[in-house]
Amino acid sequence: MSNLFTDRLWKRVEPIWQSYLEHPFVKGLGEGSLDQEKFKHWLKQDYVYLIEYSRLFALGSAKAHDLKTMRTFAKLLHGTLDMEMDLHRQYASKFGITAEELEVTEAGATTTAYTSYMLNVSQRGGIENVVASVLTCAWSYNFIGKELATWSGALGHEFYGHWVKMYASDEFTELAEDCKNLMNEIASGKPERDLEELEEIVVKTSLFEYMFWDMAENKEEWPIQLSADAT
Ligand SMILES: Cc1ncc(CN)c(N)n1
Repeated sequence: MSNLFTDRLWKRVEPIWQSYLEHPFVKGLGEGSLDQEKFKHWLKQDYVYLIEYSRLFALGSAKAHDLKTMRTFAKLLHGTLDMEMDLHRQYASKFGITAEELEVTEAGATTTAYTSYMLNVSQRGGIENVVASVLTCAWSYNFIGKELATWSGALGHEFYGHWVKMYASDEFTELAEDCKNLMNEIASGKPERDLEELEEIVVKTSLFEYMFWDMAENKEEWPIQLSADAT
């Protein structure tokens, strides 16, 4: 029997992650039927989500105890800013949105809650909290990408195929594996009480992921819109 911490985590989060595949937004991506306005909403919110998420890698590097771990966080930071977010910039250009416009998107309620949660637990804990916070993001999108890649027509879809290809790619899989390996290394030898706390972070971020899909599906906005001169 494997005693990898990520196998234990998988047992806990699998039902939540399976529900992503039933979510109308994710199903629409895989079936190619997703409303492009909903996708545009996801794209803009995800861009600012990824900017905050990238800060976690910088924080992980600052909290690391050795150069090998610092390098892994630097690789994850580069992979997010320059590989994953390139996908967003390419899609944005199809919508006539520039990278500068993407960058100044106002984070919505779910984006703010999710990134604030990760930054908060990471700042108040050690490197293990940073790794537990970033894990779901990389691993669950890789899980979704690989699953959707098996759906008929998903990889070849003229608009969403690029999304599926990127999240199922060897490059993105390597980033997800880096996060899983870090988690297993850090969890090894930790007492049960600490492992339960890390598990809790992974479950919470998995629930936030579901909320993020909902946010995009519903094109969530703040409940009251303030005009620039009213603030
Ligand atoms: C909300 C969210 N979660 C995960 C990922 C994959 N890095 C993402 N782009 N956005």
